[in-house]
Amino acid sequence: MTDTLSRLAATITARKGADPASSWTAQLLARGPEKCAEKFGEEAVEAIIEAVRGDRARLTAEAADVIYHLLVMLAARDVPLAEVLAELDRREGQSGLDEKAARG
Ligand SMILES: N=c1c2ncn([C@@H]3O[C@H](COP(=O)(O)OP(=O)(O)OP(=O)(O)O)[C@@H](O)[C@H]3O)c2ncn1[C@@H]1O[C@H](COP(=O)(O)O)[C@@H](O)[C@H]1O
Repeated sequence: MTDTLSRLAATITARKGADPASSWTAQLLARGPEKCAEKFGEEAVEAIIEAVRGDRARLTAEAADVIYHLLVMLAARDVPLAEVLAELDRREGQSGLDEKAARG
């Protein structure tokens, strides 16, 4: 699973500076981090709609779009996937309830 994400993140990073005519990712990155963020937001809303509707197949497809566009948004701001995964690793084993309580 992490392999799939890592491969996709590597492909997206490699698209930075690639010819936009040849790649959707390169086109999106060329439009800047704000556009990448906007696109991520649109895809997230589409996933929310399918989750509310309860259409399993469409939610699965929209979730894939969300993950792809999240990785593009991260690449646009030079945040490596490895750093996000490290943050998740750091949180592993820490209950969300305990973390919330510690925040006061
Ligand atoms: N996972 C994806 C992926 N998911 C979604 N998309 C594209 O994201 C785009 C967004 O879809 P929309 O329908 O929202 O786009 P749109 O309506 O045409 O766009 P707007 O006019 O609304 O801005 C579509 O063109 C999809 O094909 C993806 N494009 C690429 N990938 C991965 O990225 C790799 C590199 O792709 P390229 O950069 O195109 O070579 C591919 O091999 C895939 O692994």
